[in-house]
Amino acid sequence: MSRKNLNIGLFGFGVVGHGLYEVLQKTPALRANIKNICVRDKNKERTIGAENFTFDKDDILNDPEINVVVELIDDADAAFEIVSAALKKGKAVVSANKKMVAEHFTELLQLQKEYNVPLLYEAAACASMPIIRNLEEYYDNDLLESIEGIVNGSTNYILTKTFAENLSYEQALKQAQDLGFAESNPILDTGGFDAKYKLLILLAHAFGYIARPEELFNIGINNIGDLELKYAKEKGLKIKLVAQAYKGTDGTLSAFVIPKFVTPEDRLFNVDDVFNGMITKTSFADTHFFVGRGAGSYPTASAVLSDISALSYDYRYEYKKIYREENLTLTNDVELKVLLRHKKEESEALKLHFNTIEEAYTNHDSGYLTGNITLANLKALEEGNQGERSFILINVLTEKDATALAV
Ligand SMILES: NC(=O)c1ccc[n+]([C@@H]2O[C@H](COP(=O)([O-])OP(=O)(O)OC[C@H]3O[C@@H](n4cnc5c(N)ncnc54)[C@H](O)[C@@H]3O)[C@@H](O)[C@H]2O)c1
Ligand SMILES: N[C@@H](CCO)C(=O)O
Repeated sequence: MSRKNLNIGLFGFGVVGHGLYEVLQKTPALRANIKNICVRDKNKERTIGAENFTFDKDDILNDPEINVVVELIDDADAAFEIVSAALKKGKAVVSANKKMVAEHFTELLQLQKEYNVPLLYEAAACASMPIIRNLEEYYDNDLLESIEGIVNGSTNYILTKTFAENLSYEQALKQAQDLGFAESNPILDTGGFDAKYKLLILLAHAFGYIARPEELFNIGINNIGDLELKYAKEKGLKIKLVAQAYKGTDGTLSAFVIPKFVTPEDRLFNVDDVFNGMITKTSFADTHFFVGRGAGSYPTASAVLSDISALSYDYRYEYKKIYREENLTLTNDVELKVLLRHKKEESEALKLHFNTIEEAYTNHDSGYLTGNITLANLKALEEGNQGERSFILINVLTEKDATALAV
């Protein structure tokens, strides 16, 4: 199969954009040339000459020789403007912007169809770990039952450093920022929003379900306190921010991002630092485990490079599962076993929201409960939480567990 020559217009020359520039210099076999780079900051010193740059997006969008736009900026609204304009002009697009893709999934799908051009975004979920194309292509026939994984590198880095190396939360976050892992607005990482955007993208490619961001529940790591960390250490557990989705046999889908206690037997236990890990469970193959660097300049650039290379062979997502129209519905009716840390005086009132209580502990000012609660009740309790409560998932009660309890 012959490969297309690609003339690239690049937007953004930050951590990933600069990484891509260097990675492309080292892969001459790929016939892809960066023709122009659009940047925002006029005063920034850059490692390559000013003749490579423009400050006007139209210099790229209106250049008929540029057939691929690579969008690597940190502003999701501006990114959507650029990406939609490029698609409308018939240019193929590669993006790493999960917020932009998640917020505009349906519109982007429509634009690809209407203008018959591809948009690829492997780097938008789990950076270097090739998960989207695997979900899209490999699991086309063997039916996926669940996906569960660590999809945010910064929070995994922070949890690893605070837990194992006793760094403060602020120190660990600063390191994640200095290493180029964190989003420009770090609450997107620490609040679990970035993980939620990635989960939304994964749901579309794994199950063909297009969610809106506000439909998916997310708790981040920013409210985790000493009590939960002590609980984990005493029991030989680790805390990981985990995104997960389960398909029920009744056509329902539950999907959420919540910090989780992970046991040493769990394959996610040793996925530390900036690494991401994902366990897929299918009807026939049982489980697979993916692991790879979840953020950083070269690892992310490698996923962008892979998309560019795929474009040279005219690859595009076919969104087969979306067009299969399975009519799944999102449910909050799933039961979760959790630990809830709370203020001492809240203990009795909070118990009423649980289906079962296993442990209840209080000290002079705080305490925790462990037990089973529905996702719907957990969501209600999380609304308006100013940090006085923190939920850590112990496990999800699957349909199998529910059947076992009923007999
Ligand atoms: N850093 C990572 O590890 C990583 C991994 C996966 C995905 N991503 C995604 O990749 C994208 C870029 O991330 P980054 O870490 O390189 O960010 P960054 O902040 O290092 O770089 C982004 C650059 O875009 C520029 N920019 C902003 N608006 C612009 C505009 N309208 N036109 C031109 N330039 C503009 C900024 O000035 C900045 O230099 C983001 O969407 C991010 O979520 C990052
Ligand atoms: N901020 C993101 C970058 C990779 O998507 C993370 O830490 O995972």
